[in-house]
Amino acid sequence: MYAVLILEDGTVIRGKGFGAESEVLGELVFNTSMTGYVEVLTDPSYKGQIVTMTYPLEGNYGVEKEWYESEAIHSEGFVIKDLTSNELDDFLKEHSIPGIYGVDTRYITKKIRSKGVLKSLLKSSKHEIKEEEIANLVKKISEYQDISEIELVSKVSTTKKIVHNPKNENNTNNNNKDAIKCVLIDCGVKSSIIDCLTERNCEVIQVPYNTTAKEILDEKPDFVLISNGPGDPELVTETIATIKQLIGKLPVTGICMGNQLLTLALGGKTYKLKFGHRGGNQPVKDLETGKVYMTSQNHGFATDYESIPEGYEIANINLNDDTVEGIHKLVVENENSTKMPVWSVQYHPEAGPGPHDARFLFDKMIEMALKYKN
Ligand SMILES: NC(=O)CC[C@H](N)C(=O)O
Repeated sequence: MYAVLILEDGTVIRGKGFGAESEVLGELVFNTSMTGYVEVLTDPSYKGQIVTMTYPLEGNYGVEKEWYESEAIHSEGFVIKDLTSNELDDFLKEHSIPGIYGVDTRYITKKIRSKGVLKSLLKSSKHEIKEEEIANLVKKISEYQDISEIELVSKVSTTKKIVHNPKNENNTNNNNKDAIKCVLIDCGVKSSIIDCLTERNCEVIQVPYNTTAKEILDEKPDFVLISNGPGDPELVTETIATIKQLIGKLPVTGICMGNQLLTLALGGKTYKLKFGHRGGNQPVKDLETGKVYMTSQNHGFATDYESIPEGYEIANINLNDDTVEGIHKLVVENENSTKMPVWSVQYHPEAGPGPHDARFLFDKMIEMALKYKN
């Protein structure tokens, strides 16, 4: 199959097509993970984006359902150097996603690093894509909206409540009877986040992104976790309004988009990074302990350092560029003078894919919920 990748700046890159025969638009981003193409493709946070991998061989170890981070591929298209298995080709076909291979992904990555993320078009076709057609495709890119103008969370969040029962095998410090209950606000959650909680004997009530604070409190959870999700956090106004009402009433935590939504709910600001952090080797420093973790990341927006609300602290920073990787306030007083913590991280403690260095954060969440239970 033929394929072409066209960038916003007019660069035309021809290669071979795989996956579905299709034409897609999206924000072109790069991911530096050496493994994990299945997890990356099925991570709902990649909705609206075409992903290129810096690692040159993709498909080496096939495709297994147990690695899926959700039911579907959410990335709009896939750009790789070498395609090394039919399974990856079939996987993209099955989900109607186009791919291009045989292209210089190092060149593409350097371009994104110098120019920032770029709107792009990926077209795969059984027929040769003629020179005359290119101008028309470039025009489609210029007419396509910026990711900050596209509301994506409603497209990937659950539309109904889902209950995930705790699993007992790794039961640590409480029994099934009084398992910790978490309401998970689903902005496009990865399944490994749910697994990290249920494996720790936590009951997870997954609710749509636009669930009201009252509906959440009626579930009588021990804590709330706001999930990861695609696009610009400023567009997720309903969730921001809900979070504002939850702070101080129970412990509130967040991961990635959850960190950004918490920042906005607290009156802070977020901004778009030039080319984002996507990969499995992002060094993060915990400012409380001085420890450094290798983390898994996938984000294009970040908390503005200067805008951290009064009383809140930066909990983590990224050692590559000093950006904020987490905020916290360990006690927030509510009207009954009960003190409830708020904390969130910009990185992905669940990994999926990536190093498990920060998985202990889920233990910390459960410990915190136990401490504040009742
Ligand atoms: N993984 C996420 O939750 C990503 C959050 C947000 N969409 C960003 O790109 O920054």
